[in-house]
Amino acid sequence: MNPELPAVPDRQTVTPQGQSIQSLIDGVKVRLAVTHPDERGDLCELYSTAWGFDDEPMVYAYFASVRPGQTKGWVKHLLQTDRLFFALGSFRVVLYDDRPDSPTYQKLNVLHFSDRKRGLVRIPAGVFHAVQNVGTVDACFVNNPTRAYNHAQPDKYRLPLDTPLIPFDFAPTLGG
Ligand SMILES: Cc1cn([C@H]2C[C@H](O)[C@@H](COP(=O)(O)OP(=O)(O)O[C@H]3O[C@@H](C)C(=O)[C@@H](O)[C@H]3O)O2)c(=O)[nH]c1=O
Repeated sequence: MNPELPAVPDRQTVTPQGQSIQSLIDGVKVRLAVTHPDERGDLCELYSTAWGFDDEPMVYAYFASVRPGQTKGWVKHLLQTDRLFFALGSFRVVLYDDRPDSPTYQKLNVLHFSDRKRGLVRIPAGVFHAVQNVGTVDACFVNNPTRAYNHAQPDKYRLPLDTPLIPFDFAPTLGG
């Protein structure tokens, strides 16, 4: 008799309440958004200091988009914390902790957002991040970083997406 194929069992990914069980990099926070639809359209709050999401002020904000098939990153900052709100389109957001003194040093997080699952992500300085458009239309986010952009000397440090220094492959997963 032929043996069964070596299929791999699924592991738990969410609680019965639908919460992700992925443990996050130290200092990374995720707040899923509430979208208010009515017959005229949607409304969704991006950020409020009243949420107690973090204790840093709103000082600057910008809008960015990622075209289908494109990925922005790997990027890290040394001074600012990013607070990215994923608003439109489908994103895969990958984080990598590059802080040797962090309890989660070299930990990777993979997060997903879409029009049906908007959310705010806090990304501390020293954490590499990349945002990939995994959809078919422009994907848009708003960043509300804790420091204004220094046009003359940007607080931004990059690695190529295919760097072997970060254990992640952006190639599309084939099914599974
Ligand atoms: C971030 C930023 C860029 N710029 C300019 C600089 C440049 O000419 C153009 C594009 O900038 P960048 O190449 O830095 O933008 P981009 O690569 O789209 O960067 C974005 O990538 C994702 C992953 C992030 O994490 C965000 O912080 C943001 O940096 O916009 C501003 O004028 N103000 C800003 O606040």
